[in-house]
Amino acid sequence: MAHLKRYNDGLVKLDLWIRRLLTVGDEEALHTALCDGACDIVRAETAAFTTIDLPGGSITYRGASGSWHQMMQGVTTPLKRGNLFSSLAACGTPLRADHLSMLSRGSFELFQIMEMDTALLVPLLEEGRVTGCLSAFRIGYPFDQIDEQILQQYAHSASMVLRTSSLMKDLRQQAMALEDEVTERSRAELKLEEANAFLHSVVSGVAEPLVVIGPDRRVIMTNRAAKNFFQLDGDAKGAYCYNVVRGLDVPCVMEEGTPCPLEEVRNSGETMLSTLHHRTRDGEHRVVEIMASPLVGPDGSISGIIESLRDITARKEAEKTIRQMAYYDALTGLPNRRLFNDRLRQSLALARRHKRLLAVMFLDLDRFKLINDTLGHALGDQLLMAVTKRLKECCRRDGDTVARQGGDEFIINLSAVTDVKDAVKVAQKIIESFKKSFQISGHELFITTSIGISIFPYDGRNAEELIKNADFAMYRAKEHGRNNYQLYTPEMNTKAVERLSLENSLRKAIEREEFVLHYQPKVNVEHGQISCMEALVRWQHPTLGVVPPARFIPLAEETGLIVPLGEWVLRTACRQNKEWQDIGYPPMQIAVNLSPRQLQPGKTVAMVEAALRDSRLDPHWLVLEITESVLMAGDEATVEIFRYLERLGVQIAIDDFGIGYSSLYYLKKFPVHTLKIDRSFIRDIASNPDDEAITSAVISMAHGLNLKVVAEGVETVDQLEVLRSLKCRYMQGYLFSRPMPADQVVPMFGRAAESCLNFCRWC
Ligand SMILES: Nc1nc2c(ncn2[C@@H]2O[C@H](COP(=O)(O)O[C@H]3[C@@H](O)[C@H](n4cnc5c(=O)[nH]c(N)nc54)O[C@@H]3COP(=O)(O)O)[C@@H](O)[C@H]2O)c(=O)[nH]1
Repeated sequence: MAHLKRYNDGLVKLDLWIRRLLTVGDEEALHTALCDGACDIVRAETAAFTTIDLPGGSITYRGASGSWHQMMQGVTTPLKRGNLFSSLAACGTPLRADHLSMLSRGSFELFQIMEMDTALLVPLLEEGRVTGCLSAFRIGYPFDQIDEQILQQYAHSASMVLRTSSLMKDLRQQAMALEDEVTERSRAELKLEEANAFLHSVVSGVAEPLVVIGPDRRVIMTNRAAKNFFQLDGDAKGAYCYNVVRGLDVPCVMEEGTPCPLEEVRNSGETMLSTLHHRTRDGEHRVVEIMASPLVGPDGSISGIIESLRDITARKEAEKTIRQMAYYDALTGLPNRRLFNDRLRQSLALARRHKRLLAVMFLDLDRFKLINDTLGHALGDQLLMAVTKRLKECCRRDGDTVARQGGDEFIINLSAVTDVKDAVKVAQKIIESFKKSFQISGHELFITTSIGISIFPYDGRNAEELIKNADFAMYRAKEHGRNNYQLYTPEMNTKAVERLSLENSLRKAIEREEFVLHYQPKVNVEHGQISCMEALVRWQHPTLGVVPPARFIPLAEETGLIVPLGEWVLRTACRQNKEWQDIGYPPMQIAVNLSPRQLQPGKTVAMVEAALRDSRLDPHWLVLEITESVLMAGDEATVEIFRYLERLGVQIAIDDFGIGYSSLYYLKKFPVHTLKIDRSFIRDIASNPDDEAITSAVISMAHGLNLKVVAEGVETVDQLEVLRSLKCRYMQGYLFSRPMPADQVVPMFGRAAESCLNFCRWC
């Protein structure tokens, strides 16, 4: 969807730029505008336009964006074998170069001095021959397939504009030559004819509908595309523009909200853009974008306008769909969480201004999972739709919003309550309405709901607090035997309810895709390279925001939910590492934390094998991090799991080493490859000789056992210097990088890693 949007946005910009190019008269200005357009369309730092003279074996720089233009314009160089231009001329298709700094000198001509990282070159063709090249450049991130397609289309359309412009130049030159031979009068007539003929040829050659309108609002000329678009019988010459373009009987100015392009352009002298709704003769509704540009007469005055039209009905539909998907729940059509939060914030602003109450209700269907699991998801979906209908019937007032929070949870905003009793009445009405059975595909289903209510301003000052407290109240309703409502009270905010609420959300979080992985590098400080990325899970809770792992991992372990969660982490991390390798980033290991609860004979090995198989990641690139407690509790079956994994090629690291009093015996028994020294020893290492001595001993011992050592939690240069003096080669910590989402890791490798990672300053 993001690609589609980017592609559409690119096309919209492309269209605007082509229209703009059509209005540029001067050739040099046209070349610069062409490059500015390329920069804008594919979000490039700079762009350049060169012509290629294949028979003559040379290239000439015609234009570039920004300050490069002055330096390059007019420079001609021979077309050397093996440089990018000769490759482009030979293949006639776009070229992408992602590491310009790695190209040999001379292979990229003048562009080398621009010090750009990546380039996209597209050919300009004339009758199938490469006659020029449009190049765009970026710093940092490479061009992709979408950029390539859009820039190629732009180059294709622009080459027609360039040809038209050169034709016009020829015409002007011919007119000048004739000037000496004809009389003053015939010369003027000739010019006028030529101008008209030229206007005609330009107008009729353009693929988009064009209408030329005179100062009296009458149509002077239409092209073929316009005739087709407006289903005109003739060329509409002499007809009123508002009649042809808008289907109005009166001038646009007389219709509210529809400015007259002719008036606007005449007043401002500038090009104007407007959108109008057009009904075709067949009664079809189309959305049309109009660009009105001034038609300048021989005396410099504006004698009319050229309207260029574009049917944007499909784009508007696509935008509507995107909006629908972003703000509405696909199954029930109800507002989703995002839209609900927006509306709630607006209602709160009004409630504050008018000193009114407002109620938030949190509903959870009781034992819905049972119906879903026994009768199937399709039936469960139908039930959710029927529930939606009933909820809407109970909340009909203006300003009420019923939204789907996700799964079997709904949330309601009653924005106009004068008394707490009003909210209670609505809750009772909902509970009452659920007493009637739901008829779904021949089944008679009974379902109840538990409702929590919070009231503004008593139970929260903002949307987040009100939703959270309504959620707590809903859990109290569940505790009270379900099928009832509860008003929030501050006592509900107890640890027990909070824990119950968190546990319930945790159960739903995986299927709702609320988890994401962040990645933190482990650095080899000898070379300044990343040797491994540790995957660390983050939970984006819909109402609590980001919940730190320290708060939910212990709960996940207690409830056993760590097993499916840990499997998701493992699969996602393996897939991500393979993706990075496939893109071509320097290969590195991926480390995944394994909880003791995940160690189950038979199951653990099968889970790791499946994650590796499905991601196609070589086992050597996977490290499993376990804590010392696993070592110490490890029975023979656990040891066997790790021996098997080692045989596969997977490596094992001991996390938080040093705090669990594990003995050397366990290190010998387990197939361990890496020790990660706990950050509690690193924190004061630069000032506490005991910590330094312990760390030194662990490093020497690990090296003696042929194990890698990683120091965790390195935050300062002083810590780094001490660790380096102790011959610790691998480090991890905020000094180098905090854990970050995958899309922030990519640019780190997109550029030369050495130049953009902070740690290199100290390596
Ligand atoms: N079983 C699983 N456990 C997991 C998973 N994801 C995380 N965790 C464990 O949760 C604990 C807390 O993790 P987190 O909040 O992500 O903290 C990590 C780093 O952000 C933090 N860190 C890293 N560098 C520094 C630093 O310089 N200073 C500082 N104060 N903190 C730093 O350390 C955490 C990483 O620790 P470790 O795993 O020991 O390397 C934590 O115990 C995680 O293991 C999961 O998917 N499964």
